[in-house]
Amino acid sequence: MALPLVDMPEENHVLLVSFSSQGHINPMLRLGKRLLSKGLHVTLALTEVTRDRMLKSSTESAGASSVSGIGVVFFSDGLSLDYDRKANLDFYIETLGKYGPVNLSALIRDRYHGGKKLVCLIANPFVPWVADVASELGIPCALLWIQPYAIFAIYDSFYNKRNRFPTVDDPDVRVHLPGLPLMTTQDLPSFVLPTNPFNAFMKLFSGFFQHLEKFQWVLGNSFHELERDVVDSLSELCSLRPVGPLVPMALLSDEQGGQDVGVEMWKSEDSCIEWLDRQAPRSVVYVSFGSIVVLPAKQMESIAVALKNTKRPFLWVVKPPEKPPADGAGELPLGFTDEVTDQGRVVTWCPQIKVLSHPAIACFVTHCGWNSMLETICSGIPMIAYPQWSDQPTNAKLITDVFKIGLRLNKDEGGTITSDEIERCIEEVMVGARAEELRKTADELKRAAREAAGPGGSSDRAIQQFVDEVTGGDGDDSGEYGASKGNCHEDQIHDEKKVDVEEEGGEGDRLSLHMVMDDATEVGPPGRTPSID
Ligand SMILES: O=c1ccn([C@@H]2O[C@H](COP(=O)(O)OP(=O)(O)O)[C@@H](O)[C@H]2O)c(=O)[nH]1
Ligand SMILES: O=C(O[C@@H]1O[C@H](CO)[C@@H](O)[C@H](O)[C@H]1O)c1ccc(O)c(O)c1
Repeated sequence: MALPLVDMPEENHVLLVSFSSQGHINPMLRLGKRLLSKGLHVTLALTEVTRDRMLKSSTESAGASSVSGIGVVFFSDGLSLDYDRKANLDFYIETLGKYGPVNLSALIRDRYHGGKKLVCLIANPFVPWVADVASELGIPCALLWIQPYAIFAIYDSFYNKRNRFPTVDDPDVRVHLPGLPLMTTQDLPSFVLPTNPFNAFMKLFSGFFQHLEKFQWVLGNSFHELERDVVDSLSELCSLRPVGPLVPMALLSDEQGGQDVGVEMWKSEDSCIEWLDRQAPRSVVYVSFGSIVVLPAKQMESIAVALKNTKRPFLWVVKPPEKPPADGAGELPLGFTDEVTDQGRVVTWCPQIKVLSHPAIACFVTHCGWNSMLETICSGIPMIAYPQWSDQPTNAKLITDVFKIGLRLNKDEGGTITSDEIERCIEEVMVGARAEELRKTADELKRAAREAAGPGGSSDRAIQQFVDEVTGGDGDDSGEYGASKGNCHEDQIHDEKKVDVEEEGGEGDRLSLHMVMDDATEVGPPGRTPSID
């Protein structure tokens, strides 16, 4: 099936460029939607391998070339479509960094009159070279940071050697950064630890954090009220614009019916909602480790035992690994589902937004992926943190010590999270004074998130300010979150004309691409080969 071409670009057009994974594309699309509502034209550029997967997934709408006014265009990452990217992660990232800029640049020259029709490029962190393309074409460039600003602060410090971090010789160094609690090794992102096996990310981030000046703005999927101290502490570094939470509109108001704008990569088992409908209010323990993590068999066993012992209803997402490993990782203990048919549900993928906003949900045992965390914050649900890699350990620290909306599972002396510990935390989050306190704080944060994203809220104003700056509008450019350090020159701003605004939540908002990202990274027990899409 051939994809129709996107209409010729209009004036005041921004081009979003995203790495092709769900957790990166979705916040980008949601930012796109908000920019559309402020009058910009928006297009999303993805690599061709993504289009290939979309077409292979062959859903009716897989050939869609736009969603809610956001056009989708594709460029080559330099590798053949059938190349096994996940088996050769370093080479893939290197090749994407080499050919992506050339091909993206050609696409822009071709479609946007040499770039003159674009007022800004917006990249996310796995494609930082977009800033070089922008600079070559004389277009301002913004970054959409898709994790908490706390992680941004830690990476900035680590890659610019502003603080001491754990090393092989000194693995227990503790890190104290402005606006953040004291962090031990278990609280730091795995990419800054000496045990990190992912060289590609090290290289990518070190180049990026040493040349932050290439980005005129750092938009963030966070909100000022959520990360006030760290955002303020970074204000001298660059022009921060917290514009989040970039979650589906359904989570930002009580009104039903608003459709999501996002990609769906796996088919969800929607029958779990009918099952939730039959459960008592605030009774169900929701458990999910997101799209990438694959837990070792021993951890699967501990969770299974704990859930059974609590005797509470539960919904557990167990996403099957793409290539089932020989060691039983990611698999449920034999006979488990039969034993718990009256107590809980196990699904391979669920409609998480609907689940989190369901009145039956009491708490969420989570891997602490940032998208899941923001969705949970917007739902006012307390969390039990079970972090695995990347930003997740720090996100867990934020849950317990900064946001104060949940507990973290502690390892025993042997480094294991036991079923007793899981059971203990579930009880503590469900009943008693602590549970009350966590629920109250979670509810306050939910309200703060909605206010920030709502009309006139801090994130709404930040988006408006950004739009005014890229279009040369009359907004206040003093920089609400500290000095505006943007090096965007007047002569780089091309157009000022505004366009019609599209309503939120209209028909066809969901980019139902079912992009079966069969080569998403899977993180499992130490030693497993990482992979990437
Ligand atoms: O059964 C599931 C589990 C997860 N998600 C969605 O998958 C995303 C996971 O992103 P996150 O950043 O939390 O973790 P990742 O999967 O990238 O590690 C979130 O938007 C969830 O709503 C979902 O729709 N159904
Ligand atoms: O999407 C990937 O990672 C997830 O991204 C989230 C947002 O940045 C983050 O909060 C979560 O913890 C991550 O699991 C991803 C990472 C690496 C990779 O090779 C991918 O294909 C996707």
